[in-house]
Amino acid sequence: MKPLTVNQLTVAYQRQAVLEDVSFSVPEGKLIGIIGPNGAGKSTLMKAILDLIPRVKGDISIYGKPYKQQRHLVGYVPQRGSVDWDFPTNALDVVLMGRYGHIGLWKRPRKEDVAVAMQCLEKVGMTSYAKRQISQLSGGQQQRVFLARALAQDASIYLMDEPFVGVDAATEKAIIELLNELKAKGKTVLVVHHDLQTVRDYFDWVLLLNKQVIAAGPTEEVFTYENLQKTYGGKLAFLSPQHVVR
Ligand SMILES: Nc1ncnc2c1ncn2[C@@H]1O[C@H](COP(=O)(O)OP(=O)(O)OP(=O)(O)O)[C@@H](O)[C@H]1O
Repeated sequence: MKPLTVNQLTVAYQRQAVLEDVSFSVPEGKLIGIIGPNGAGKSTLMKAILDLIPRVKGDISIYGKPYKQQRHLVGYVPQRGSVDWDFPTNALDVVLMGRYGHIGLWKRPRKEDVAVAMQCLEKVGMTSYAKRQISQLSGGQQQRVFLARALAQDASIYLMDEPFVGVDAATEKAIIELLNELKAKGKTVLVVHHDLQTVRDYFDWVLLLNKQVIAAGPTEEVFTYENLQKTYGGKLAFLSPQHVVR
């Protein structure tokens, strides 16, 4: 069964459709890039999958069932700008939030949950910041903490909204290694991504989106100059030939 199937999804804000008749399903155990220009509806698609916004029409299923029944299978790393960083909490507590599905909302975390959370912080190189207020971390460090939270959840599908924005080259490398580790464990990872030059290196599979699905499939079949032109219209920035499939 497919990890994620989206069928004829239409989403509108104030009656203006921002996603129109979007249908695709993704294979299991792949790194999947969601690619498209600003305003294409990429974040909206993630929010619709997470049931955070109403749909005009369409169905979405996670391993064959609605999100409501499968939320424990889905990990989400939000876009950094969308989070209220003044919320008074430290890095460890943020990561422990990823364990709520395991702990139960009203119970105190067990020792083993704290141990898992610490291991996840270690994986992203943030152990020494565990007790630091989240508002007192740099942007890239906050991003790492959110990745650790998703890891702590031990989900089957991960949705990540631009995890590489504002991080330095070392952090980008650390994140991509982590994504590859998740993939090696059979997890499915969907990543909203803007840097067209790294798409072929990073992703096995891509969804090209601009309000509608322009193309979806294995990167080496779908990530062509022609499809990119359809996706970006005249706004396609210069791309060297080695970065696209000919
Ligand atoms: N809460 C909202 N109310 C009204 N319009 C919205 C809202 N959120 C997003 N939109 C509009 O919906 C469209 C899609 O936005 P979305 O954030 O999904 O695009 P995106 O592909 O993620 O863009 P970006 O690459 O800039 O992050 C845009 O035209 C945006 O202005």
